[in-house]
Amino acid sequence: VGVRLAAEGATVAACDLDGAAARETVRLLGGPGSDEGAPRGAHAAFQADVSEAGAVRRLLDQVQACFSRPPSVVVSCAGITRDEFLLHMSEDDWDRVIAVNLKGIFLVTQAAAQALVSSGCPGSIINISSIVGKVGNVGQTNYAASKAGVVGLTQTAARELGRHGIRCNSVLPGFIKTPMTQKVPQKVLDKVTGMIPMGHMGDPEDVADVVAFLASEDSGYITGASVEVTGGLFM
Ligand SMILES: CCCCCCCCCCCCC[C@@H](O)CC(=O)SCCNC(=O)CCNC(=O)[C@H](O)C(C)(C)COP(=O)(O)OP(=O)(O)OC[C@H]1O[C@@H](n2cnc3c(N)ncnc32)[C@H](O)[C@@H]1OP(=O)(O)O
Ligand SMILES: NC(=O)c1ccc[n+]([C@@H]2O[C@H](COP(=O)([O-])OP(=O)(O)OC[C@H]3O[C@@H](n4cnc5c(N)ncnc54)[C@H](O)[C@@H]3O)[C@@H](O)[C@H]2O)c1
Repeated sequence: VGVRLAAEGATVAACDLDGAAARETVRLLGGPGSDEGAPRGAHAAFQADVSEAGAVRRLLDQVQACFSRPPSVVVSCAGITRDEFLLHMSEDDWDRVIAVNLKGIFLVTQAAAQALVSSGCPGSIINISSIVGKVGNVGQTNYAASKAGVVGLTQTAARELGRHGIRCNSVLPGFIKTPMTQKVPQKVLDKVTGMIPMGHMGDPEDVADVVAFLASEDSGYITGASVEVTGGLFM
């Protein structure tokens, strides 16, 4: 997503729980700002745990200090899985997935919206849900609930923030080739790939293309939408 947005001319603030991963993203962007506190206007890397309110507040403060304005586009990608059948799922596995996938998006969306509204700037907030939030999935009561919550949160934010010129949309990817899906048992991967009308898993670039569209003025009259990027899976 960062690479695609930079290719569209964006100056990117990449943030991750894993600061080294964020700095690697910035290196991919070819920016000098591969360390926190990068020169003004360069791409910059930040580290934060999005499930922590204080960390998110500090992140938005750091980004505004670095770029002299709130972010005009905010893409919440952070997410985890702790898959287990409902009958055996631990409270901790439930709590952690909800904390990162849903509360994390609440905290980032709220902090970004507060910064944009107080500065009178328009913006586009894009939250990454999942097709699992629409149809559920065996072994993912926690994850499915978190992703369904992302859609409801984003639709409500769209209703409240439209008057401020801030659009809020959800993207619902299907099976995409990333480290997250590498943990899925092969027999499940084989099963689901056969169910995808386009016959193959998607690539991160397929999601990034839709994010770039929702970030741009080409989607200027779209808010509250849920855009599925699934190869037709569960259409
Ligand atoms: C008829 C097949 C339909 C397959 C539909 C799959 C839909 C998946 C769509 C997801 C797209 C978006 C995903 C995206 O948001 C990113 C992710 O979330 S990636 C992670 C997705 N996670 C899963 O799909 C869960 C995978 N399953 C597991 O991790 C394990 O099975 C676990 C739940 C931890 C249980 O492990 P355990 O070792 O106790 O059991 P088994 O792995 O041996 O499984 C027992 C039987 O259950 C079947 N199974 C497991 N998961 C799924 C599943 N997601 N869908 C359907 N069936 C599943 C597994 O095949 C075994 O069946 P059998 O006994 O007949 O071999
Ligand atoms: N891969 C798929 O098939 C798929 C499908 C649908 C939705 N998604 C969603 O897409 C998003 C990106 O996932 P991915 O597939 O790239 O997985 P990934 O595991 O490769 O990336 C997730 C990133 O989130 C970061 N992260 C985890 N916890 C964090 C926290 N508390 N604070 C800040 N960062 C944190 C991780 O360090 C990692 O870099 C996730 O929200 C995921 O749920 C993925």
